[in-house]
Amino acid sequence: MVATIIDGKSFAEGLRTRIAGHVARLKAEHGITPGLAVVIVGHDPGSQVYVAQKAKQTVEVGMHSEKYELPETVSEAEVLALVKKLNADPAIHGILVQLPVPDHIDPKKIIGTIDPAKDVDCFTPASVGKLAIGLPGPVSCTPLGCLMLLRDNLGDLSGLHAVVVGRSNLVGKPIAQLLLRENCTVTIAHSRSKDLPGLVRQADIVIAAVGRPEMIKGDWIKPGATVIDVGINRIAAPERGEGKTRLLGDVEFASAKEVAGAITPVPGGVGPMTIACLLANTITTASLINGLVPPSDLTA
Ligand SMILES: NC(=O)C1=CN([C@@H]2O[C@H](COP(=O)(O)OP(=O)(O)OC[C@H]3O[C@@H](n4cnc5c(N)ncnc54)[C@H](OP(=O)(O)O)[C@@H]3O)[C@@H](O)[C@H]2O)C=CC1
Ligand SMILES: Nc1nc(=O)c2c([nH]1)NC[C@@H]1CN(c3ccc(C(=O)N[C@@H](CCC(=O)O)C(=O)O)cc3)C=[N+]21
Repeated sequence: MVATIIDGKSFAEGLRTRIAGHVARLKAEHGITPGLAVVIVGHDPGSQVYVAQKAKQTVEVGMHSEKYELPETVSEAEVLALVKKLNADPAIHGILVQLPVPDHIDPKKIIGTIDPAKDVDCFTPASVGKLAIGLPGPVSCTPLGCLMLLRDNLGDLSGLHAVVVGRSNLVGKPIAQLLLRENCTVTIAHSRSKDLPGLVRQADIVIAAVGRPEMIKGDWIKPGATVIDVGINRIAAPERGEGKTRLLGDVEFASAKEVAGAITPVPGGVGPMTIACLLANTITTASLINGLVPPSDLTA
């Protein structure tokens, strides 16, 4: 069996077209222009690329976009002061502080200061709690993107066995919550799990969110399973020229695609969905802040 390749890039384009329609409607019917502020501290080159993409796509869908680039040396107090200013700004409905932040800044303090009503990353304890008990609010961007791709590929997920490899607050835990809500049987595996290949072999749905290049091999995959590769690992690629790099997922794509029913590539899979879902969450928070019901096609 050769797997269907799940085209996250093209799905994300379609999602952004729908988002642009919702932005136009919010403007025309309610006089609301959804606004997203992205804060980046320091000069991590990877982060620079994502933040530039986020700002560009925010403008393309008709939203108001603000970008704050703070120097590596900025104090924690200055970052907190900026977050508080954005919390109070009525033109801003979403605040994202790009992680990681430099070592002298405590990410928990930053996250704890973001107004949960504007928490488009779904990082604050209030948002995580709402996600867990099914109240309306933003849903973590990468997990939401994975779920949209899964629904598009499989339809109803009820009763399927999902094995999530990774238990981070950013990806593993929230995707497990979402899949449970979809009536999957969910196994969460991590670095202490015994017999990881044996666990993954039971999965109808594999979510790989480990951060280890090509760790999950084709012979771990149950024939016909759907594989969502969240991993983004930048690897040196001297064959492309000096100093060049390429991206690898957490799944060994070449072997897995021979066994899986469907699989996301890296790049072009989950990554573009993450950014589109950030925009979707900004529509959700802008709607909720203004007492409107968020569009059902943009959330989980
Ligand atoms: N596509 C996208 O939009 C995004 C991609 N990413 C990518 O996803 C990947 C995961 O990110 P993130 O969740 O933040 O990473 P973390 O490093 O926070 O978490 C990794 C998880 O993998 C587990 N793990 C590590 N090694 C093993 C192993 N050998 N066997 C089993 N489990 C293991 C860890 O277990 P333990 O808890 O026991 O330590 C941990 O739970 C990264 O490649 C990251 O770049 C992240 C965010 C967005
Ligand atoms: N507060 C916060 N929220 C985040 O959501 C967040 C963050 N911090 N820090 C870093 C991670 C990582 N992340 C990605 C977003 C898009 C791609 C993406 O678009 N990837 C492209 C490739 C891009 C390239 O070529 O580098 C793809 O997979 O096709 C990847 C990774 C969001 N993160």
